[in-house]
Amino acid sequence: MNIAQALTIAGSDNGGGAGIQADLKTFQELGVYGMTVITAIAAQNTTGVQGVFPIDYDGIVQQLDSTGADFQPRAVKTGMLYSAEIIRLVAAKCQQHSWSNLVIDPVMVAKGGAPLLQQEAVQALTQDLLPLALLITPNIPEAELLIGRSIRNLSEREEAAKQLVQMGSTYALIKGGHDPGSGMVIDVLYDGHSFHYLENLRVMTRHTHGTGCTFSAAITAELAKGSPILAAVTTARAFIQAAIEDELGFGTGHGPTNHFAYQRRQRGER
Ligand SMILES: Nc1ncnc2c1ncn2[C@@H]1O[C@H](COP(=O)(O)OP(=O)(O)OP(=O)(O)O)[C@@H](O)[C@H]1O
Ligand SMILES: Cc1ncc(CO)c(N)n1
Repeated sequence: MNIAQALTIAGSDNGGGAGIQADLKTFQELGVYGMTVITAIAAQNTTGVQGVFPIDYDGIVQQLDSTGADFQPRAVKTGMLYSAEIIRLVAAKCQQHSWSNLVIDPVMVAKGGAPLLQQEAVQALTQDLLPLALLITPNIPEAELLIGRSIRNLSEREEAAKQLVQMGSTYALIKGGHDPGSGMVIDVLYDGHSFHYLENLRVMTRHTHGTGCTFSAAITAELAKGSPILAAVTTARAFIQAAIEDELGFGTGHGPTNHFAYQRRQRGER
């Protein structure tokens, strides 16, 4: 059996909707063998983040090296990296272990506003990690911090995606989840030459915890299976749309998305 391997370098969400838990569930649903390097443990639920506990630096070094010494991930994603020190370490280890197909989800702030990345780490993200990326997938506020200016409309989103490619990522995708209003939600992908628009109906729901993690994990899984970028992003967009639409309804706040939904639809189940 030829099963592709993928690695996620991210934080833990005990609630299971975001972070490494979301990544592993998504990898599994898309038929990819998932591995993890855990950078921090966040205590959280649908009402917010109650605590963040970074893993010892040496513990992260050893997880990266144990993985790199014996496994061959065909795609790697990063989520919550927390500090500049961890970002620089991850950049060095991606190079040392020759990991390609790197997808960066530049996780900065949780839905309720809790910081998941220290402020001074943004510079390390742009200088050390971004140039190694195949793809970076910021939401609008993350893209604003990365490029250092505000994004008010679609053309400014296009400009931001272009700038992120100039800053070193091969492709950039700016997600539209944070765009205010109803109607369509538009994600913009820039491939270095042209723009691709992923347009979907905005689901009116509060259950959007971990949408960014799940979406970037689905892209990573498809890349690990050998899909080209546009095909990977298109499948991942269908995966997250299904996961948001078929809501689980857990918790009193921002609940997790439904990682089962995409495959259930593929099998004709509802
Ligand atoms: N209400 C919604 N309806 C449909 N699609 C959505 C909705 N909210 C987000 N999405 C999609 O989910 C994906 C993640 O986008 P979003 O902008 O929410 O990421 P994020 O803020 O990084 O998520 P998080 O920080 O919660 O993990 C994108 O493809 C976006 O278009
Ligand atoms: C561990 C973790 N990573 C990412 C996010 C962003 O959704 C979160 N809430 N928790």
